[in-house]
This record gives sequence, C-alpha cells and structure tokens, in this order.
Amino acid sequence: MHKICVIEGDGIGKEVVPAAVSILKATGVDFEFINADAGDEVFEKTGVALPEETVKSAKECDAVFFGAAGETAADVIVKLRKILNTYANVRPVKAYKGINCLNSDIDYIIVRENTEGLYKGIEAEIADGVYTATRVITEEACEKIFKFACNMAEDRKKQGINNGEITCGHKANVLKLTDGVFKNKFYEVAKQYSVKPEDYYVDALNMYLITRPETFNVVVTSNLFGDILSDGAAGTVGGLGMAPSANIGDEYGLFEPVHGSAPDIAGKGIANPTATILTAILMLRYLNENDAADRVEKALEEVLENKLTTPDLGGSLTTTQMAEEVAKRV
Ligand SMILES: O=C(O)CSCC(=O)C(=O)O
Repeated sequence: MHKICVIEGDGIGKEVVPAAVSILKATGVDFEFINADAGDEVFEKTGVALPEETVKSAKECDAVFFGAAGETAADVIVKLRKILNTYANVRPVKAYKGINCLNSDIDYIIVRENTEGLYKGIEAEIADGVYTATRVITEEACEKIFKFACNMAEDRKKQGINNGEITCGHKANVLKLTDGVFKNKFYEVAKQYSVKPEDYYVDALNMYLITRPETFNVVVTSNLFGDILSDGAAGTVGGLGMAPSANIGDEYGLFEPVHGSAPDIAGKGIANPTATILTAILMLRYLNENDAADRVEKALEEVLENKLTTPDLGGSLTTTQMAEEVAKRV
C-alpha cells in the first residue's frame, strides 16, 4: 500500500488533483490518500502558507502529490523542496498525438538542480538603493545532480529511447567561476558514465530547444535556468497544461504539475488535468507501479488523440469528464 500526501492547494489545484486522484484509484493500485493544506487559503486563515502538520504528513508518506499554490507558491514549493531535499527537478517534455506541438518527435527530459543557485534566497541591500542576490553553486550539489542526470541518460539508452546524449546548459562565459565549476563538474561526472556529454550556453540552448527539440535527450542545468527553460519547452508541446514534474531526492518524491493555480479559470470546471495526470504517471513510476503507469499513459494518449479533452485542447469536456474518460480506459 502506498501512502500519498495530497496537497490540492489553491485555484485549479482543487480541480485537477481530485481528477488525477480518481484516475489513480481506477488503476487498482492500493493507495491511502491523506489530504493536507498549503498555499494562499491556509495562509489567509493561519498566517502560514506551509503548516508544520503538512510537512509532517509529507515526511510520513511515500510520496507527495501537490496541485498548485497562488501568490505563496514560492514559499510553499521551494520550501518543501528544501525540507525534503528533493535535489532533482525532473521535467519531461514530450509531444503527444492530438496536441498542437512544434513537431511530433519531441521526447526529452529537463533535469533542474533544485536546491541552490539563486534559490538560496540570499538577498541583501548592501547600500542605499543597492541590492544583491547571491547565486550559490556547490561541488556537492553539482555531483548529485549530474550523477542523477547521467543515470537517467544511461537508463534511457538501455531502454533504447536514445544513445546516452546529455546536454548541460550554463552561462560560464559570464558566470566564469560559478558556472565554470558547474560546467567542469558536469564533464568530470559524465566521464564515469556511458553517456555522450555536450554543453551549450543557456541562451543558445534556449533557442535550440525551439529550433531542434527533437535532438535532445536529457538536458541538465541549474535552478533558475531550469525554471525558465522548462516553461519555454512546455510551449513547444502544447503549453503548461502538458507539463508535469517530479521533485526527487534520496528519501522523498514530490510530484507537481508545472503550471500554477490559474485563478482566471478556477472554479469553472474547464482546467486541463493533463499535466497533473502526467505527473501522476511520474509518481506511479517512482513507486515502481510501472504497469499502472503504462495503463494510465495509454488511456491518456487515447483520450488526447480523440479530443475527449477540455476546451483548451480542442475538446468540450469538463475537467472531471476528461478524467472520467481516462479512468474508464485504465
Ligand atoms: O520558481 C519556482 O520553481 C518556484 S515558483 C513555481 C515555479 O515557477 C516552478 O515550479 O517552476
């Protein structure tokens, strides 16, 4: 039995998470779902966006399934990632039939370092009207993220998905010390694996992810660059409604769609649940429930291809109705 800490959060999180949970229940896998609070609403009630009891529940469960947070997003998810030390933020970018994608051959994974860089939160006013943000790069975090990414590239090679290509995005021509270390550690670690390493300046890489996305397999980069590249990459495969993510550490897994709470459509029943369903598939694989993951992905692919979707994907169903179409095919 898998215990899952479910945090719906704010806005459409309250719609897409229950939709995905209904599909998880349809797989027949033995789950216990334990609801917990985080985000704007609990902040307004208690003054705390990430309650201690939610952190406790997250640590006691086998995985955390998170929806979205509004204005408090960074206070909730960045803090949770740090507390759970989920140092790898895994962001698949894949073209699905029936979805308006840049091309049909896109299938790569962005691995974003998830603990440091500019996300250390070290900001200061160092003089009147002068403000700084400190970017932290440590050899330890570099080792961990590059080993994680190289293992992923090797696994995909063993599955025949690709030939071990792995790409590092950095800005070492400007950030000569911090990204010089980042780039050098990448090649140092890559030597220990049967992979094909390459690197690009992150601005050029951003362009290549648009002009030739089908040529990439595993892309590894630092925190803020990963945040930016992954949103742009989502745009090449149908938008943030198609963007799942898995925050992975040595002890915990935190699963969340990349999109936010979308207050403009919250409560209308039209939120696209695909990103959250794809996130549920990532969680099933993390829990080694690979047969169930395959069944959900096959069911989702059929639903997408037949436009049994929410309006943003060309269909006419509600969030719940789309999830029901997936669930009955699982
Ligand atoms: O920048 C962050 O990661 C924290 S705010 C939510 C977000 O943008 C993302 O999860 O990509």
